[in-house]
Amino acid sequence: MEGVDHLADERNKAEFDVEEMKIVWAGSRHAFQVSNRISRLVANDPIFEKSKRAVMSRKELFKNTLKKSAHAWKMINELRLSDEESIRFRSFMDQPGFVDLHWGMFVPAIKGQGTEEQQQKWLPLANNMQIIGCYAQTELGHGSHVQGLETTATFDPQTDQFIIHSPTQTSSKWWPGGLGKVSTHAVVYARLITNGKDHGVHGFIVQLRSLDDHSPLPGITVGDIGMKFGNGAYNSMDNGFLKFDHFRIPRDQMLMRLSKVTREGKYVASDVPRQLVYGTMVFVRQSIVSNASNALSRAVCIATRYSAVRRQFASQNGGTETQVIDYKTQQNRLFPLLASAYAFRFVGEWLKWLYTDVTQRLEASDFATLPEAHACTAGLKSMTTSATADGIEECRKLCGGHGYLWCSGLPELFAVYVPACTYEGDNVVLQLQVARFLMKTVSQLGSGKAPAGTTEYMGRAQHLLKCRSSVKKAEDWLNPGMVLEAFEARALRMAVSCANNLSKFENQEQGFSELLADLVEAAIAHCQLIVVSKFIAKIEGEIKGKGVKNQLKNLCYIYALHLLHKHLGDFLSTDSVTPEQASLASHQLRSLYSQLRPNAVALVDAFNYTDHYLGSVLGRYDGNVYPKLFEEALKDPLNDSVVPDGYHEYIRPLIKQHIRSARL
Ligand SMILES: CCCCCCCCCCCCCCCCCCCCC/C=C/C(=O)SCCNC(=O)CCNC(=O)[C@H](O)C(C)(C)COP(=O)(O)OP(=O)(O)OC[C@H]1O[C@@H](n2cnc3c(N)ncnc32)[C@H](O)[C@@H]1OP(=O)(O)O
Ligand SMILES: Cc1cc2nc3c(=O)[nH]c(=O)nc-3n(C[C@H](O)[C@H](O)[C@H](O)COP(=O)(O)OP(=O)(O)OC[C@H]3O[C@@H](n4cnc5c(N)ncnc54)[C@H](O)[C@@H]3O)c2cc1C
Repeated sequence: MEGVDHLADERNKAEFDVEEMKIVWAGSRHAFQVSNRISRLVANDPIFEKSKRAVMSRKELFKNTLKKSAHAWKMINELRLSDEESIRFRSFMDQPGFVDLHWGMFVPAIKGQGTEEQQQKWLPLANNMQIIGCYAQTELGHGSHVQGLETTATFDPQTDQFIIHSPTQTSSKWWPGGLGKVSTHAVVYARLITNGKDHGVHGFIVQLRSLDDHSPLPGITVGDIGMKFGNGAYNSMDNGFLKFDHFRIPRDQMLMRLSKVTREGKYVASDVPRQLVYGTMVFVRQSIVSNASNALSRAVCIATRYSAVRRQFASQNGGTETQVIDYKTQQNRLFPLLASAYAFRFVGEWLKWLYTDVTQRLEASDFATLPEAHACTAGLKSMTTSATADGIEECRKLCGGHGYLWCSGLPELFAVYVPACTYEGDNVVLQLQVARFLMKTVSQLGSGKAPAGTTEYMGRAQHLLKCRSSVKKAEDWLNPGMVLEAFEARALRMAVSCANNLSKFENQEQGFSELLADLVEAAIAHCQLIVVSKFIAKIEGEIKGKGVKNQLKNLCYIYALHLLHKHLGDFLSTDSVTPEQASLASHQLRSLYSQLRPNAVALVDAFNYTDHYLGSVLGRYDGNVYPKLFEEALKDPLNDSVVPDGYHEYIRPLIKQHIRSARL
């Protein structure tokens, strides 16, 4: 029935102020107002309609993305939207496209690695979209191993130019988004060679296509790398290939903030760490963590609302059938994901602060916190994207058969999201960066240099290596100090165990290779500790609104205790908890699920998502699922005719043959 709220009973059960929770979720009242207004602006504009993406051909989908981007840009300018509003606009458009790479990587690369002069020249062009850029780093042969890139940029002192060249097939750029069909320019990463000497990988601004007719410039071969996973999904993006044949650019198009090449061809390195050439990736990894909470919360919102609508089997005392959300197994799978969505939101907020802090320090030539910022962005990007990709798939299963329908919104969400485990650094490769950082920190314990920031707990090694958890009853697991101590002891003991095992090898690098799997586990334990500790910090701060803090506390302990349950092997083998304490944690977790249950639908309402953004029949705000599933089915092109195309060629002859043989 139209207009009826099928989830009204659920909403009436809520024990907290949903409007205040919306503000906590958004980050501030202002952020909530911006999101609320912009999401409705996008939802009400027919250009941003997205329900036909799965049945569009690749070319149609790509052109549709261009149309949406052009319309968005027109609106952004006409309405004079701020940067914050424009970013929300792009997010609610919900269609990956070249603009992500232009604004998300090309512009930041110039800002981070260009000199003042270069910024003055290129940023106005990019900011007005008079040029469109992408980030061309990965090659056919190398993505993770950036120092292994093969494209060369050789300085020619006679002409004061760099010659950009792809010497082998594997040196072709391969994957950059926006490169295949749209970008006029790229920041290209290539090995800098002056006077026959290789100075390693540097960034260069390279024009690829004519600004008059969009044709590739002579010496440039460029195109799209082909269809990717899923229908619709990330296929709206023109990930591309690019080959250079001795292509020349002026010397001043090398990004020279970190190091320079003089007119004479002399290479001058500045005193800033060369790793700042990777700065754009650090920026994007940080934004990917916030985005993980968006993607996971969408999936959880769909699965929670549908689990409240869906009924299976009569309850034990007869009467109406049971809502599937009331099954403890459903709660055990769904509620930790709901808690994770909130956890990733808060750790994303914290990481944004950390990133801003390190950026300000770098501007003042203080490089001390760079290794920690790198480890945190790499590790949290890895941990949150892996958990989110797995979580979206779990939400699909939580919706049973209907979750497999494209109109549930979950298959496309998964297909768009899952490459986040690979892009901006493969998740295993990134955890190994965290592991290196942890091994370094452990090796310096006792040297007088106290670990700081997220490794501060390692400075309490004497205590954490020996302590026994003092949990005695289930409610003790709601004590933040006891929860933190268990996570700190587990993370430290895993890191120290890896360090001890490493020390048994004569060759450290060989030892590191042998122990890779354990090192990744230790890195994940450290990252989980960060997320738990930032969630606890959040609930210990000021939070307004009736019952809001209470709900956040429940979510925080569900997040921590489900991790404890999931990684029980780690906690037991490191003696961080006893089997009895683990069983008390499970008991407490069940109690928390029961407390969360009446608030579940309201907790996902607090995300404040429009039906347009959710794009899911199962997750509709009004819960009116069944009639809408029929409506969606009838829209499928296969249902345009009653008798399908192909009947006369392929079905009728079969049936007739059968009838003939049956007559024989
Ligand atoms: C028109 C309408 C709309 C308009 C609207 C406008 C608004 C729109 C707004 C849109 C905004 C969008 C927001 C952004 C979203 C972006 C979308 C994202 C889409 C995805 C695109 C994907 C892009 C990519 O994938 S780019 C390529 C990424 N590649 C990688 O990540 C490669 C991974 N590999 C590496 O990073 C390194 O090589 C690594 C880390 C493996 C290092 O290997 P190594 O061999 O150890 O490295 P080495 O170079 O020798 O380093 C030694 C030393 O340095 C340390 N190190 C490494 N990296 C860093 C670093 N980044 N920072 C600091 N330190 C670093 C390393 O740890 C070593 O240290 P020591 O051990 O101490 O020596
Ligand atoms: C959708 C999408 C968009 C992208 N957009 C861009 C873009 O805009 N610009 C750009 O430059 N690039 C882009 N990329 C490329 C992306 O950054 C790389 O694919 C990514 O960094 C992984 O590198 P790789 O493909 O070389 O993986 P590989 O390193 O080849 O990984 C293969 C396997 O090897 C393992 N492995 C690799 N090294 C190690 C190691 N040292 N120890 C243990 N295991 C290891 C990995 O864990 C993985 O299981 C994009 C990729 C995708 C999928």
